[in-house]
Amino acid sequence: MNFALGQRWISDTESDLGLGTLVAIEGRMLTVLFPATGETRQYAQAEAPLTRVTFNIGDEIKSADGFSLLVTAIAESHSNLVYSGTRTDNGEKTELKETFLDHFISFNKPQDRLFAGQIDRFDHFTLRYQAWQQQHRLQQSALRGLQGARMSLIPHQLYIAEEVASRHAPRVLLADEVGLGKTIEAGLIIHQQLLCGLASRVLIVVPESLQHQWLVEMLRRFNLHFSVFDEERCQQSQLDVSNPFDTAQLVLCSLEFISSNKQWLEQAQSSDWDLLVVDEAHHLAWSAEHASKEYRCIESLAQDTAGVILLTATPDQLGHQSHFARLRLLDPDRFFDYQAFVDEEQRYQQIANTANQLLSATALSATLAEELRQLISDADISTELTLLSQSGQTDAAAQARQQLLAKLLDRHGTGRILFRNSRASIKGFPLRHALPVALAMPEQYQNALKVHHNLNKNSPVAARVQANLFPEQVFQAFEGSASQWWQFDPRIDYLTTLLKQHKPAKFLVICAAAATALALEEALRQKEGIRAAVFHEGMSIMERDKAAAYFSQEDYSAQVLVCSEIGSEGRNFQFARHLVLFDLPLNPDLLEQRIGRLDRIGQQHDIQIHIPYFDNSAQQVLLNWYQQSLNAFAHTCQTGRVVYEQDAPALLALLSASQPDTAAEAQLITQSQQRHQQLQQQLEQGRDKLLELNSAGGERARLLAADIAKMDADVQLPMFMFQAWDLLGVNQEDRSDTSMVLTPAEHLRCAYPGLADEGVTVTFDRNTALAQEDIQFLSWDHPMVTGTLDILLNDNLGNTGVALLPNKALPVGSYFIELIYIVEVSAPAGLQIGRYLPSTPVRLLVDKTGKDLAAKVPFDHFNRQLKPVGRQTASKLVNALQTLIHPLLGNCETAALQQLAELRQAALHKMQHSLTQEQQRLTALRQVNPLIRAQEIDMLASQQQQLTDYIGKARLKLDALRVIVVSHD
Ligand SMILES: Nc1ncnc2c1ncn2[C@@H]1O[C@H](COP(=O)(O)OP(=O)(O)OP(=O)(O)O)[C@@H](O)[C@H]1O
Repeated sequence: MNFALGQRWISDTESDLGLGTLVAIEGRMLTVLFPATGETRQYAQAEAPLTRVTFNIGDEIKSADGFSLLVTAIAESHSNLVYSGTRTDNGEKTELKETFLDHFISFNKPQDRLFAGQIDRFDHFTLRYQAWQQQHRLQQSALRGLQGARMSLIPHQLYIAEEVASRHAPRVLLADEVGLGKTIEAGLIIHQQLLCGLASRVLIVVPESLQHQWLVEMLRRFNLHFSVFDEERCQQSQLDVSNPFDTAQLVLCSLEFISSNKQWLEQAQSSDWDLLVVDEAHHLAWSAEHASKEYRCIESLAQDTAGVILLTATPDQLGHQSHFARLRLLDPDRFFDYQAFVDEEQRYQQIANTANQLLSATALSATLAEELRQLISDADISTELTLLSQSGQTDAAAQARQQLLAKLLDRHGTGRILFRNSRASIKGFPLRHALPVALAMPEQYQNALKVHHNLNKNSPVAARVQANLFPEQVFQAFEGSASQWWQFDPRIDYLTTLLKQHKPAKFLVICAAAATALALEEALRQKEGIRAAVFHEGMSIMERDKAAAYFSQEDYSAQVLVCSEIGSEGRNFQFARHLVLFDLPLNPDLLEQRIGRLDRIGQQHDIQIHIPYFDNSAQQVLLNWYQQSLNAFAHTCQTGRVVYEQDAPALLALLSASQPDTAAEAQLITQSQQRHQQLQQQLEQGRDKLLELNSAGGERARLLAADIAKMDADVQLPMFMFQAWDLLGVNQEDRSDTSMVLTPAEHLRCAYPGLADEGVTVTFDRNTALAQEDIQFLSWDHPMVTGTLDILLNDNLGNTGVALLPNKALPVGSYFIELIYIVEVSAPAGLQIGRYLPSTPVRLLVDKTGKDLAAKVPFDHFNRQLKPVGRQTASKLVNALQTLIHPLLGNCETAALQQLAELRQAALHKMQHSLTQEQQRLTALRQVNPLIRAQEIDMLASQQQQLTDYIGKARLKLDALRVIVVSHD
């Protein structure tokens, strides 16, 4: 290297020092001053890690005085460069000696970095290109947001999530039976909408008792950090901001909190949400005469929020009218007349019949073909019908059958708004065994009830039923605190014996009232020293969560959790298999909710339902009614609510009587049983059959699960991450065959997402992640992985390179340049432009004549033949070739622009084809299926317009540049 005073050099190892000036040459030593930072460095001449900064004709350079110069000529004076050109601010022609260049220079563009000697390691260049390829693939992937949840791949859940999450502003009711994973489905939808940019602000409203569980589920399954908003948090934030709800993107609050304070509700309403999610939506009671405050609260939020997801396992729990009203929350234009809705439900039977025939028929009858033609009158289905009638069981016939079914359901099902899966359709659930045990009613209760009946002959039926079902409450009311019912109630001995017999098996005990739960805990503790946790509405949320946690731990924990009714909703206790129904609720949906705590996905054993009851009492009548009429213990009972509504007068009369009436009871049981069977049949053939066909997703659902399983098994992600960790400075140490501990290395290059100083354990294996929740489950959706892509692509890292190509067939010293351009397009995230025009890497491999060989020589193949070179050699090679390479860059840009035009064209075509098709489909469907909202169709048209504009504005950026020199070594 020829050194001369005044020359400008940049440090290869400390480029953040800025541009240095050579200020002294003494013997073999050099002194360089870096004016930007005021630092000085001394180097031995022979091995100084310095690169001379030289510019080229056409470059725009900045002077220390602040003006910029467009270089038109370069001369040398006393070994210093003198740039001549035009000032960009005033157009004057001027000269700029290199000594007076801007000291704060930093090189971001790959060509500047390369020529300034900032040459990255070989593997960094490779990794950067791979990161772009992955990003390109991910932006188009339909599985984005679905793969990364810590969950088993359950097809019906994935199907619902995929179906709903890809919609703009989805408005749906998720009504799977208890414990089939509605929370997971909602989480998947939220996750996907957030990752794809379709939503950014989400408000979740849940019963207070489920707040913590939701918080934890969102975090551990989806890596979503929600903030809990309650009185305290809102009061606190209000000191700093006018609307506390504007201070977080993902908010979780309780229905009790938001519906009971007008100010918070109004503020929540005026904050801008993309998605509103409401769990246990059966709490939103409504009738033509009266809308509950909870209903009105959610109604006001739903009016101003584009996407609304309601969840309930028991949509009819507060009556069919309330169910209708909740659908009205989702689409008020469509659901305005209750009677019309009821009539429409009747029609589902005909559609379900046709769907069933279509599914089961081996050959297509003329009648069935005609029915299908009438039901799908707006579309031409002749091809499918011909295929079905000709081909028997071929693949083509199966496909035609599926297409016809999809068209039928699209037009006549409720699938766009309501999803319901049942245990019957999902299968694989454990059995439920009812174990009723008759006990003699103690005298104390008999006497208390006698007195109660005498005193309350004219009191309302409900009060007398209550007394008969809960004699302990009557007794306690008479006796006051002087005596405790649990001292003599035989259910206590029964319970303690049961617990001791099965020790250490976990037992969930559910009773209706908090007072009963407290008394039971006391009884267990005092009588037998049995550790029980209690859970009731009188406790704070934190206390309840502690109790649930105390019960769920394996060691040193409670064998029993005694819950009041509040514990029967939403909670996950499927690690237990014993349920004690200390009393029975009067509402069949509540009974199902209670059993649903154990009968949930994840339950590994058959469930034992222990039911102590008093012989010859109202309790026995209710038990018999549930068991013999509805079979509600052994199976989920879909009809319970309706049967109850119809037979309530007779049932309540029996339950409120002072004496049993076995004849009337037998009659009621037969009557309810017949109703149940009839309704069951109707549901199976009608509404529910359709819902099931709509909701479970059939073949599509299975394919989704299979595709994700394939992605899970793919080694691309681990390979990519291992390289990224090595490069960025993250140590990896195996913890087991499928997990490893990551820790920051000393040379960690940046703040790495999710990596604490003490380390973090990660796995790429879904099963490991499911079994060990303290381990992070890495997928392409995980923030650590997306964060790694961001770091690699937003930094300069790997955007320059020099390599040798050992190839004797080529003249030694000949060279190539490899350029990676990126197609950049900025558009609002909600448009998901990446589906059509993702950030596409455009690669050119150009020889010295400017000929592009990229199409013939793919990256991987070429890369494998290359050899890395040391930094100094690389720098020398670049210096030697700089003047030859520089002019080639302009030609390359022209070639890349040509490719950009083609990519734009292809993206436009893809977008228009897909959106026009969807628009046409929805427009045609809207003629026959009013569940399709006009806004959805308008939205597609507006999107198409916007996307056309944005695709037209796509541009190119040179992202990385590598020089390859042929060698014969
Ligand atoms: N795909 C899955 N992988 C692993 N666990 C799951 C999956 N789906 C559901 N679960 C577990 O099964 C239980 C029931 O799921 P979830 O709470 O989502 O059901 P739900 O339908 O909302 O129940 P409920 O009707 O009681 O509110 C939970 O413990 C949940 O974590």
